[in-house]
Amino acid sequence: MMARVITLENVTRRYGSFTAVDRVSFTAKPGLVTGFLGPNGAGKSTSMRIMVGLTSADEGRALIGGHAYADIPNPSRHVGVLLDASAQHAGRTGREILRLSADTMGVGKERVEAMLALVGLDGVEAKRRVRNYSLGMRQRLGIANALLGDPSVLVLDEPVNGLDPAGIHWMRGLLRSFAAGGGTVLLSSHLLHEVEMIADEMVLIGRGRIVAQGSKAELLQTKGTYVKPLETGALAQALAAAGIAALPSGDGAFRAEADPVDVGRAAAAAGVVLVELRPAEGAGLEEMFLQLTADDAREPLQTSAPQAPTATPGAPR
Ligand SMILES: Nc1ncnc2c1ncn2[C@@H]1O[C@H](COP(=O)(O)OP(=O)(O)OP(=O)(O)O)[C@@H](O)[C@H]1O
Repeated sequence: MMARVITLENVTRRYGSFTAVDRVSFTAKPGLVTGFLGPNGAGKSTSMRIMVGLTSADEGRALIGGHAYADIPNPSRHVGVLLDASAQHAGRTGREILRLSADTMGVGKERVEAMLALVGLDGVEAKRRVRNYSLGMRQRLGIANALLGDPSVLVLDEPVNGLDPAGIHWMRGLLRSFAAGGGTVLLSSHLLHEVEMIADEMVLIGRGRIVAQGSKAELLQTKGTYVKPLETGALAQALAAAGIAALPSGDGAFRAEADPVDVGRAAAAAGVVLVELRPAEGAGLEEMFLQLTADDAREPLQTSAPQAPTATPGAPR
């Protein structure tokens, strides 16, 4: 039985002068659901395509169970892949698509029926052409296809896209039980709360770079300070002068990377009046993510923006 860890080591992919994936390293371990989170265009799909050998890396390598995907014999029996749920053959029915896959993998017809039932596409849906499926139904079919070969690893690009809340809940149960059975799950999303609901571990990517990784608990916990001044600019200066990193937290407030005492001292030293000062609540991940998203919405020429945090709490190295 092959070990089931997904490992990326310094994976880099360029398109011309643009670096879509920049020295990305992380692991996704058996028994856990790992969420690969980042705004649109962050490099999630490119990284996942590299993992399953559909795109080549310019540098670094991606291994599954210690092997490059391309070197795994009959890979669908080990690694279930869902990359683009809309790419399935529109003119065929759900059942036909799975039967074709099953033939390629050497899997029996019973498994097709079992997977259709598992994803709730048995009955009339199995006989409908995929062009008439909703996005949620395509995702379910894509999951059925990924599970068809009874793999021990799942690589799923935006599997929750298009699912309604009940669908997300269902997906969560499915992926959690897969992981509980010792499987490895890596799923990408650009929606923080969806990943938060499903994943145990999170890897945050922005502009091709990993900006944070760790367990959900580690990433959600913040050790910083929420501080709201009377005058935003004055506090920003006071914190900068004291060498305390801070991110805007909306409404003129900041989340500062220091204890409340030190933030209070820095403000007092500069004569800045505070209207609120308290330990930050578990919004660190959310702020990091908003920051990433905001960075991407920004004009590339603007350089005075605060940098996205590069902390990697709980990172293995
Ligand atoms: N074949 C390609 N040629 C040129 N640029 C590409 C190619 N594939 C991806 N890119 C660029 O690489 C960057 C990362 O794209 P990627 O699809 O990996 O992001 P993503 O995180 O999956 O985003 P989304 O959430 O929108 O799917 C984007 O800027 C994209 O335009």
